[in-house]
Amino acid sequence: MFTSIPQHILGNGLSWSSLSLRLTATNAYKLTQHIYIDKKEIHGTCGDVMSPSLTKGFDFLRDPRLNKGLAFTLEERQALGIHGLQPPRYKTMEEQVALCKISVDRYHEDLNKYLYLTELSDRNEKLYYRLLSENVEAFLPIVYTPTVGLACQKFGLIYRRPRGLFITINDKHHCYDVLKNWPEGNVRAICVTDGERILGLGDLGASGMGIPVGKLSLYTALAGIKPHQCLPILLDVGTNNQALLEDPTYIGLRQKRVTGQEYEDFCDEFMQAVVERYGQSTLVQFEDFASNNAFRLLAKYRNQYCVFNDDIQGTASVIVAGLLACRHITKKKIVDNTYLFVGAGGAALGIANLLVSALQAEGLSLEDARAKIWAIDWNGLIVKSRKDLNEHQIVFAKDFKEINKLRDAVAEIKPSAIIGASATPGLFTPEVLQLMAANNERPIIFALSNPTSKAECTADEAYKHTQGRCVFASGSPFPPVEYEGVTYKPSQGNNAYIFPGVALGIISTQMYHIREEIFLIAAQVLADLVCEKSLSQGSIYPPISEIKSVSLKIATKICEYGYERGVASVYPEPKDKRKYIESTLYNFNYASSLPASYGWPKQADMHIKPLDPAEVVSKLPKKP
Ligand SMILES: O=C([O-])CC(=O)C(=O)O
Ligand SMILES: [Mg+2]
Repeated sequence: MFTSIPQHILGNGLSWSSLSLRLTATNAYKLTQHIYIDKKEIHGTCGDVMSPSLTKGFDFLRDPRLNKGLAFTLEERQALGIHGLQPPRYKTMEEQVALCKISVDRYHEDLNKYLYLTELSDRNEKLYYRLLSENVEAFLPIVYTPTVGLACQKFGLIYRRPRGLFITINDKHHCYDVLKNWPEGNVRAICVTDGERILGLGDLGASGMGIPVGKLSLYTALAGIKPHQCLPILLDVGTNNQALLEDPTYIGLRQKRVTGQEYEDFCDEFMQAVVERYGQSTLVQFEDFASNNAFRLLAKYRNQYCVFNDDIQGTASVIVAGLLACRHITKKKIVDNTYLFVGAGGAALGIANLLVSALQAEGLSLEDARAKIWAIDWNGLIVKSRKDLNEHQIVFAKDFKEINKLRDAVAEIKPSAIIGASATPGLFTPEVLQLMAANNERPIIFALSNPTSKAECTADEAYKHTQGRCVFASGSPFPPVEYEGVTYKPSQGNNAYIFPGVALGIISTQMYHIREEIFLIAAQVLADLVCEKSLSQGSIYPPISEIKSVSLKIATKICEYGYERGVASVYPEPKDKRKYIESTLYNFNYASSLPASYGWPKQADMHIKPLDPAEVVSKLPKKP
């Protein structure tokens, strides 16, 4: 339909004025609206509920939300009109999960595993989420950091099917109309990025879409939030990444980033459009914005909308939880430490600010709390004589001489904890680590930059240069480390411990705003969940495989807080908060696709015995 739009316009992204060359915006909307009204009828409310009476035949196999593959029973196949459209074999979901695991394992490269899982979610959504939620430890590094970073870097190359919503600066004044094109009517949570600071990889423009997609898949896999309630959004305002602008595979707008008032107005319009389309209590998680925009937008929107910034607040929460839990190993309370932040961007300052609240909760004054926190960035130690500090950094500036090198700062200040959020690999040199070990019985070394390639040091280096005495955490996963006969399990201090549970708590109570306290509550819940076994292996977080139950506990606590403080808006107040939250969760098992009144004989009556999954799996080909 749009083929006659001049190529130079297409190359720069479709704009509203260019569309109107072919058809007026109003007509375009009528057309789109019509399509989606139809689609909505087909899906009913989607997710766990469907309207089989309106969806027929092949759609059941093609629609990822309805498809069960070979798990359609014989009576379902006959009733739905898909009998004969796939091989006769029936499989249980457990067999399917087992086969998927084997299939992923057969790929040697993580990016190929990522592509397999993406394809699975495009084919059979429920199977994808069940697989993910039952194999969190194995697949988190694939659908999330670090592999998702690689997927973003190769986004144009691996792009197959659209996921999420792309709203470009050319859509300004039409954000609402684009949002209306999203086929789901009951979105409760949005994760949005403008792609300017994707993990520690920098400006990836529209290729950053992998991040909101990955984050929201964890909403479902780790917190049981229904997938149709989640919407990933990429705000494409251009990119300053020259390599991408010249890359023929790049899928975003080919222009430099729009900044200043135009950017601001666009973000404002987007937020208003979200509320107009989905309501005031729609949660909007900001992700991977550049630090200055991240802080400014959070400050501006936090009392206006239901927003949080995961890189500032989610990361802060998980790291403060880690610091609280460190006391079990270091035998020092958080007030007894001296902290040196390495990097002074959004993540570092977010942690520093929440740490101040945690220190105040332990009895320190604001000044005394801030006095314990030092920071160093590219231009040196954050001290009062520096003229280049922003308002967020100034509050941590010390009356101290200027120091440029991290090594010298560690030698002078003698911190008991160094917290890296600098996106600079190798910054924690052997010398820095050895100094930490010389000054502390149990030094705290957090190398938080993501993905793994950006971590300030590896787990191996941290344990080796501190003779196994450090308490180590990283943002991306590291494998266990053997050092002098002892096996250490490096902790992954990633916000994935926090944001799914926080989001679940917020959307189940429908709060209109997210107060800072919520992240301290989440940190305390998480810190209390670390067990003896993890601590004995040097890990300060519960095992990754337990994140699902962590999320539920965080959500329950937030729900209780919401009613205690009168900020929840779901009434009548549920008596048992945990049960209430559980009742809202996604069902990871297939539901029957038969209409309730359907009169076909049951599979058992037809003498078709499903095979024993264990037996089938044992006969499957093994990994080469
Ligand atoms: O995505 C992650 O792994 C953590 C995070 O938010 C970031 O590094 O920006
Ligand atoms: Mg992030």
